[in-house]
Amino acid sequence: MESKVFTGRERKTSRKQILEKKKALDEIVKAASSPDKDHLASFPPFRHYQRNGLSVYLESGYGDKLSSPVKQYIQNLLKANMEGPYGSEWLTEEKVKRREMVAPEARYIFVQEDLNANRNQATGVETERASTDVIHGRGPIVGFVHYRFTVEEEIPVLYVYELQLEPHVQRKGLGKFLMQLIELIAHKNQMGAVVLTVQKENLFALNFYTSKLRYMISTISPSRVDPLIGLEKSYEILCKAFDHEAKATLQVPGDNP
Ligand SMILES: CC(=O)SCCNC(=O)CCNC(=O)[C@H](O)C(C)(C)COP(=O)(O)OP(=O)(O)OC[C@H]1O[C@@H](n2cnc3c(N)ncnc32)[C@H](O)[C@@H]1OP(=O)(O)O
Repeated sequence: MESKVFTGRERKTSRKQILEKKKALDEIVKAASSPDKDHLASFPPFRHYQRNGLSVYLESGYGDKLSSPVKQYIQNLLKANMEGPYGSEWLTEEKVKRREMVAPEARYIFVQEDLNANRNQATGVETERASTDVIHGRGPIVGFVHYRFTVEEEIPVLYVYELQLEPHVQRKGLGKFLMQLIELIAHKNQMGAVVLTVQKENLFALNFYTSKLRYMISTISPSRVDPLIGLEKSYEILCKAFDHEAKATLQVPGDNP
């Protein structure tokens, strides 16, 4: 095969192109992550979810502006929901999640119960509830999404770090509703895909993302990078790509529905 020899000028051009692409990607991520941006503001119909006996409000949050009760709430819910799927890895993971929780780039959507509509409903998790006045005076938080804008394989992506709901609000369509909103936020902010990590032990979540929401195991998931490494790892990286470049980069050809 003939190999191409680059001239000095061609090498310079290609380096310039790489730097320009990196700069453009950084700008897209920076614009999406701007602290002045309330992502929920673009989607008023998603402020309130009222279905299947559930009535909740959504509010935006920021990793570096969480109050102490909200931080404690997040840690308690993570432990209640995730200690099982993580098994022996939990102690290490809990520390990682505690750090991730407060990063300035961490964005949140909090789900707050509508107290009037949900009065007398039993709660599922024994958590120290974040007080009602923590976020604009509505009812207690019953779940949250933690997401960020970042770059994977030169594709700007919205990475869902956590989607966590208390047991009593699970399986009522809320998870699907939140992920629909996340996809809209990703799209509106010029992301090429939504990416997330799921523990293999977490069968309901795996099924929820792959069967219900049509997420695919990504090319960046250990099992796709190298099947042997994949066997050693306890998680898969899933994605849903929106445009051609993101599909070609992050999704395995032939896996596409
Ligand atoms: C990136 C990550 O965060 S991975 C970790 C994910 N989080 C967790 O595992 C924490 C614990 N679990 C949860 O918080 C939630 O259950 C989630 C986020 C996994 C899913 O959210 P939910 O609100 O429970 O799911 P939702 O009600 O939207 O259900 C979606 C589908 O599951 C199915 N489903 C609903 N109820 C049931 C049930 N009782 N049994 C089996 N499947 C059900 C439905 O078919 C539904 O699809 P449909 O709308 O087409 O009918």
